[in-house]
Amino acid sequence: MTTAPKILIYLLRRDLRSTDNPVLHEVSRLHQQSQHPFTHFLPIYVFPADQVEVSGFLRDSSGECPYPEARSYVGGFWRCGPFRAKFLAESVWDLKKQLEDLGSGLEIRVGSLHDALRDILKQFKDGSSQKTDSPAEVSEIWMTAEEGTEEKQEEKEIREVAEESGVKLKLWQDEKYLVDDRDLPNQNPEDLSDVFTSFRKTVEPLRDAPRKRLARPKRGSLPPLPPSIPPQADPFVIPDSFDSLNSALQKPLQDVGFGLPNPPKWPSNTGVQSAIPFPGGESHGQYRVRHLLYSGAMTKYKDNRNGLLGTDFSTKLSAWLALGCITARWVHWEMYDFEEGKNPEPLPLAGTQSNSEHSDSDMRHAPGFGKGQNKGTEGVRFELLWRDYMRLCARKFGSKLFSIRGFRGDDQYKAVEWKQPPESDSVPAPSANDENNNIARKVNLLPSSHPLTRFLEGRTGTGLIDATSRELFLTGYTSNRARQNHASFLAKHLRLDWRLGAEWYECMLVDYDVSSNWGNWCYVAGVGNDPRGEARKFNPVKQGVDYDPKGEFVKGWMGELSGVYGGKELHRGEELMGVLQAWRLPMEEKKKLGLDGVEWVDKPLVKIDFAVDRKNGGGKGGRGRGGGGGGMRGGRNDRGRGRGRGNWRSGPMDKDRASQAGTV
Ligand SMILES: Cc1cc2nc3c(=O)[nH]c(=O)nc-3n(C[C@H](O)[C@H](O)[C@H](O)COP(=O)(O)OP(=O)(O)OC[C@H]3O[C@@H](n4cnc5c(N)ncnc54)[C@H](O)[C@@H]3O)c2cc1C
Repeated sequence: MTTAPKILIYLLRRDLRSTDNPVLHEVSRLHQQSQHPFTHFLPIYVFPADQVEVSGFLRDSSGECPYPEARSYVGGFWRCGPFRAKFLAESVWDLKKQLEDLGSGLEIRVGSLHDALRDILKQFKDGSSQKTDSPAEVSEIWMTAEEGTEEKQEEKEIREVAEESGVKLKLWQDEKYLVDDRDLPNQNPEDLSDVFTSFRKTVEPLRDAPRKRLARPKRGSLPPLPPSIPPQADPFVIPDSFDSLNSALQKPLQDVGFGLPNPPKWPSNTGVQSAIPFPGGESHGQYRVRHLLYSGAMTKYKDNRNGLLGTDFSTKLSAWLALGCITARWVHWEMYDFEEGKNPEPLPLAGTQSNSEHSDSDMRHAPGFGKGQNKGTEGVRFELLWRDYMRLCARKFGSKLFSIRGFRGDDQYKAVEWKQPPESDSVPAPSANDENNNIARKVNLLPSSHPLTRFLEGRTGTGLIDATSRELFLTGYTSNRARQNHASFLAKHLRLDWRLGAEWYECMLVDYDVSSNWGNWCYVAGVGNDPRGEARKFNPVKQGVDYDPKGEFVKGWMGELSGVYGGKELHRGEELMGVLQAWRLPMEEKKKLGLDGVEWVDKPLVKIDFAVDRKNGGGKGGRGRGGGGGGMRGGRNDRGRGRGRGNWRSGPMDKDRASQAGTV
């Protein structure tokens, strides 16, 4: 007679890592004791059917999926598009390897979390999958708490399932942020300041704020998996290789145009590359941090972070942070050791190969090594705090995050175009009293001339916006600077329902994070925590002049414009104006490029008058506020950067009749 296994279940969500993971740290600690509270450990990752489309896991591909399609509420987009699906699969697979290395493993499931858990608990109780004489006992379930209304609902449902089965549920605090919840000056979410700067002051100095990181458990230090594990319930089947896992996730997303009549195509004539070609998973995230330090990119972060093209202008850590493959405090301590002149420990390479030549290198010759905090590392800590803040806003404002009225909860935001679609538009206007306007799938029916379609496809006629739409669609990433302009354009120039943009980002972004995405969209749409709210409006032409002065970003993603003026290097002036708004190109140039008569060239959605202010000859920026901070990214520095770049004039002809006062 063998004794019944006592099992601890760990339901993983966005904590897909072995290092600096409080749950694994504790499991390993308990397992080292002479009296083991658990004989077996069962880590489980469930692909959640409401957020990730799971029909690709059906055993019989012609069978019916028991869950509705994972589509967004307002626009009916897939909630998790192909880039994030792949990054997620890589992260889950990497975690599986990490856990195997530690003496355990990872079971993958699909469905809703509570269905998956209920099924597993039932099968353990029935003993239907046991190799031992007595049924296994699940002693406890551990899971990390998250922000977001759906995530909170998930936690409630898991608690109900645990209670039904008489199993204790322990919710762990999420520790993937810079400042630990326990160290926040205001423990009541309601007390969070609505101004980021005020919040920041309460936790500064940032370099002293994070708690110590937790070491990765030692190899073989976790309890083993249970001797028998209940299989995935019908009608799904779990693939046994990374490739088949990824294919199961990608299969339903194969209508890659997502219903867009003219989805963007990769520009074959420009050589432009993805800014984030990195694979998911803890190992790759850690290598990325080492690369940034070794190469000097972290030290130079402050000077480069507003760049638009290339892999190293900003950290590109967001996707790993979003899934909890790495923690912000781990990044902090890596930078800290670097600043203090301490060479890093070699990284554990469980199962995945290095993607960086700098992984375990001697840092001694890296720029900034051993010279204390520099502007770059300080800047990264500052940005990481923005991520903390967005998460705390999500906690404070709950479902308001997803309402068209935003955090502010007033009616100042009016989505004009969407509520008054063109005559020819077959889409029924949403009902006025339905705040959520559930018009799922209707976006796919929009005509190609609809402003939303043109925006998503990168055919508005405003170069910076169109290049951003295309980069986002083709790579799953676009820079913070581009996102700010893009979101502002949709919300404030086109007056579309900003939630459509937020949902599109959820679908497209490889680094989608509920708090950072919806919080930033609220902010840019003027219904969030921007003290200037409605009044702040990015001028995408001025921003193009400031941040893409040679038009390289726009030309890179807009293959049609790559040959403008014979493909020569552009300089500020009329030439650049023609790239930033192609309607301004001379007729002769349009004809040469084959752009004469093209809708986005001849009929742009918005015309913005913006010209060189020759009289000023190198004086101040057109509107004093230059560069346009966008607030959420350290407005003070952005403003500094903008000043003196001027020589440009925003004219009174701005066709969208925006309030000029807040145009940046
Ligand atoms: C409309 C809009 C939507 C956004 N959606 C997301 C999203 O879904 N997921 C996401 O992680 N970020 C989002 N951001 C924030 C920001 O654009 C990205 O975090 C950043 O561009 C990622 O690139 P990076 O890692 O190179 O950033 P870096 O400039 O290197 O910054 C370092 C880290 O700081 C954090 N950070 C930087 N800026 C912000 C910010 N404004 N808000 C919150 N965290 C920040 C990120 O974790 C980032 O990885 C959004 C911004 C806007 C304007």
